Amino acid sequence: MKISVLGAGAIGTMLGGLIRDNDPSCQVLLFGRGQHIQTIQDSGRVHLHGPWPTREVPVEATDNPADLVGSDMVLVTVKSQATAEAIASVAPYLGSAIVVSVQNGFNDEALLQHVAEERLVMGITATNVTVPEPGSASLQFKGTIVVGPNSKGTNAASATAATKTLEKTGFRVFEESNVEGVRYNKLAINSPGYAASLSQSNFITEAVCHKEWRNIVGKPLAEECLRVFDTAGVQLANIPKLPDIRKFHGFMKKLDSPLLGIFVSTGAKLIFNRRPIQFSLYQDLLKGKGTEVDHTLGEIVRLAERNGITAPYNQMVIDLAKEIEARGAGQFLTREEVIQRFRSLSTR
Ligand SMILES: NC(=O)C1=CN([C@@H]2O[C@H](COP(=O)(O)OP(=O)(O)OC[C@H]3O[C@@H](n4cnc5c(N)ncnc54)[C@H](OP(=O)(O)O)[C@@H]3O)[C@@H](O)[C@H]2O)C=CC1
Ligand SMILES: CC(C)(CO)C(=O)C(=O)O
Repeated sequence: MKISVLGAGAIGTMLGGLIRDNDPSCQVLLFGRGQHIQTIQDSGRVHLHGPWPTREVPVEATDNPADLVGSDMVLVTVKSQATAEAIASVAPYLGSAIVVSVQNGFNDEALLQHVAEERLVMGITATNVTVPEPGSASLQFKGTIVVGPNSKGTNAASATAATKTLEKTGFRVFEESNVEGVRYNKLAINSPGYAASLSQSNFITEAVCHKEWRNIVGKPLAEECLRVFDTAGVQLANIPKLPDIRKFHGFMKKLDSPLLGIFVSTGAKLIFNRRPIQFSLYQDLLKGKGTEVDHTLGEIVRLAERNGITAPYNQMVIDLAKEIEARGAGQFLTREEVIQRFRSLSTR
């Protein structure tokens, strides 16, 4: 079986590498660009770091779209804003491959331009991966993967095939009939996570466990997401093994109780300071790359507008991310500056 990865950066390299490591009968091709792909191509291997001794996995790597010929499955792991260009570049070589999006954001339309509905499967992953140096990927948080059929069920067989293949990563993979609800839920969980990234704050210990941040930034963001989804009639579905945005909001509220707050933040510091979650938005801002925020939280803002309401808190995260992008690599705000900017929303 030939599995290709379209856009092998953090997520794609980890998924492809793990599949090849756990099932050497799979031929894995990492399609990408830049120094990362060059390094893997030169050595013929990728280094996978995680809660295991470093794994050196033989994989193929290329920047030539024609090399995708003969793929049985293509995992799409470019950032959302790169989806249209990336899928167009490989479209002539896709044959009858099943194409599986493992992205944040709603890229269905861009992918459907080049992939038949029956062969396109949408999904998300709640793992967290970085590229610490070219040629390697590091698992920061072992989460789950969720895929599912479209609302008409026309791609049900492809969704099941995608589940079976992704299980080779060793991550827990769930097939969910309301995958759209999972995808919205994921955007909503990412919303406060992105806000924490604006000031390089550890999501749990320095943001969620910080009372002012939680009350001025975190809770209003979660409440706004829920309001937008309720107004738009979006039926949320859980990301298995992770709290959904409603539960997460409830958790933030509980932290306001003094005793529980101290207990939880002490425990959280022990766990999350060791291997912090590094949101993909944070990784891009750190490197001075354009972020995906227009395609992720922008979806929430547009969903609000289509339903006659606004989403100023999510819009604020977008605006601040763009400000940091414009300032240059790693020029983050302080947590107090972020809180200040969000405070201005409540006084408008
Ligand atoms: N990283 C994470 O922990 C998580 C990420 N996600 C989601 O997964 C998706 C992928 O994220 P992530 O892996 O972090 O992203 P990365 O930026 O690390 O990887 C994407 C890769 O695709 C390359 N690329 C972009 N356009 C093209 C193109 N036209 N042709 C070939 N290669 C291209 C990029 O190159 P270049 O750098 O040159 O642009 C980059 O190497 C996103 O939707 C993200 O939100 C979801 C959960 C967790
Ligand atoms: C929340 C997280 C880290 C996945 O678990 C993510 O989606 C991201 O980094 O964008």
